[in-house]
Amino acid sequence: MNQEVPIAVVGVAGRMGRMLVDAVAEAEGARLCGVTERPGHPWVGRDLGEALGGAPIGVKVEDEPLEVFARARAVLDFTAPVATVAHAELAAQARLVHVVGTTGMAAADDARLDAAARHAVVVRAGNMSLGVNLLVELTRKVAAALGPDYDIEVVEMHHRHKVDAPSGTALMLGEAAAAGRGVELGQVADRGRDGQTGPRAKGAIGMAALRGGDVVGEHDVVFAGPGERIILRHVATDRMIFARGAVRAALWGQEQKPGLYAMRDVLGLG
Ligand SMILES: NC(=O)C1=CN([C@@H]2O[C@H](COP(=O)(O)OP(=O)(O)OC[C@H]3O[C@@H](n4cnc5c(N)ncnc54)[C@H](OP(=O)(O)O)[C@@H]3O)[C@@H](O)[C@H]2O)C=CC1
Ligand SMILES: O=C(O)C1=N[C@H](C(=O)O)C[C@H](O)C1
Repeated sequence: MNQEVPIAVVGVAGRMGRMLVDAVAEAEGARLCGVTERPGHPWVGRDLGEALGGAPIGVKVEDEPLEVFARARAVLDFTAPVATVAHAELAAQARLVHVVGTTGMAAADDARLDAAARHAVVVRAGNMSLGVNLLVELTRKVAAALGPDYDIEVVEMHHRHKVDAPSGTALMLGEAAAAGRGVELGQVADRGRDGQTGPRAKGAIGMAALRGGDVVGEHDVVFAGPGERIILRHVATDRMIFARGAVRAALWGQEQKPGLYAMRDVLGLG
């Protein structure tokens, strides 16, 4: 009997979708059982291998997630908020592990993911790499150690195609910095300064987003104090770091009870 966990990839034509297919293929204990794209996408109905410009691999690109989910035990979802909330309901019905990398979700979308997590395992993170999740822990500790004399700024840069800002990672880092200080990010975030801003508010956590070229993802957390600056930095050079994290989460989730989990749970970071 085949013991490999059957995994579905939604949004397979996307920058991350293609990486996720490779990450499933290289992972021990996992196999690709189906892929989807948005209805009307030119890849729908084609063999995935041929759509990718290679030889056929016997996996057809589909546009009915429910049919694909029926064959799966986990789904990897790096698509768009409207698609991800729809997938969450279907994945919960099918009791699949839903690994959500999609960023730019609104509060109403968060509530729908929370509802789905009452019935199924949902692993959600704005960044699935080991390095960023370690940086999140470091940020919380440094923010707690330094206190309010050090101004915190989170600066991120991504490729020109990214549609949401600040990045999911920047929000994770901002939340960690706020948690280190015992406050909520929503109460102290200073996003998108422009014009006559006045001096910096004490205790603010600044967030700035740069967009351009093919930058995979770069994040700095700057602690600017009297006479010195500490800068914690993560530079992603290959999207496979996110894809491998997602597959790891899908396999880890097979043994968990329904609920909403983060990558720090998967990675055992506490
Ligand atoms: N958590 C993490 O570690 C990471 C998260 N991300 C996040 O992942 C998301 C995707 O990023 P990226 O791959 O660069 O974006 P892309 O736009 O390249 O990929 C998204 C894909 O999803 C497809 N899609 C949209 N709606 C549906 C649907 N209903 N069913 C199936 N497929 C659909 C899109 O098709 P179409 O283009 O035709 O609309 C597209 O092919 C973003 O939110 C990004 O921030 C990215 C990297 C790492
Ligand atoms: O859209 C991207 O590309 C990325 N999105 C995630 C984010 O919003 O932080 C993760 C990574 O930085 C790449």
